[in-house]
Amino acid sequence: MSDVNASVPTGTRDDLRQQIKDKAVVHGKVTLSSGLEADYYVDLRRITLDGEAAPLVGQVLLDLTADLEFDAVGGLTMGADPVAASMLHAAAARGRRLDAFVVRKSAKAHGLQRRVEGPDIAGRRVLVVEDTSTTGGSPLTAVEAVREAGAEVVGVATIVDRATGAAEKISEGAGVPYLFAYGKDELGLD
Ligand SMILES: O=P(O)(O)OC[C@H]1O[C@H](OP(=O)(O)OP(=O)(O)O)[C@H](O)[C@@H]1O
Ligand SMILES: O=C(O)c1cc(=O)[nH]c(=O)[nH]1
Repeated sequence: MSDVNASVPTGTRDDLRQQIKDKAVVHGKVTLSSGLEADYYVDLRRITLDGEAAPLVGQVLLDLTADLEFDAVGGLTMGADPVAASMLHAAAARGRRLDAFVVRKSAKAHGLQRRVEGPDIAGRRVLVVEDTSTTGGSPLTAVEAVREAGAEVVGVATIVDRATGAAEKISEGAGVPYLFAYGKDELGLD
């Protein structure tokens, strides 16, 4: 049997936290997806598309979600896309088969006109992922789309939670567990 929960090298979680602090946290006035102003932005694309940090993302999120049963992972494009891909590769390295999917912001108008791209997820247990959560609106949209595609959502997982209401919105709106790898206090953003 494959060892799906093989432990990651010591320090991987701390290494990713440091990478996020060094590369993704940008201080300055920004407008968030909620429309509210904030004093910092966490640009996780600078992590999930970074050759050194991205491989750590898959390992940390696989460990974070080790108690959930799922065989496909994905979320709303584009923040979620490299998160799902990193998890797929980290799972493969552990001898575990994990598919990925991409939820389009709207269904494609030509071709097969799909909203959820990738291997079919109908009838499967899936994890919805995200890079950062502010309102939780993006993962909620993804949850609705994958349910419409016939999948069972077992949870929502994100790399960084900004403590701005996503946890409550997802628990109440989707009725599934919401997990995050790092809170803002752990990133020195309190
Ligand atoms: O919790 P929420 O309120 O949904 O906010 C967080 C979302 O905002 C960012 O994406 P953005 O909406 O900027 O779009 P993008 O992924 O296309 O860059 C980020 O990648 C999350 O997806
Ligand atoms: O609210 C957002 O749009 C948002 C906040 C943040 O810190 N990072 C991000 O990618 N999006």
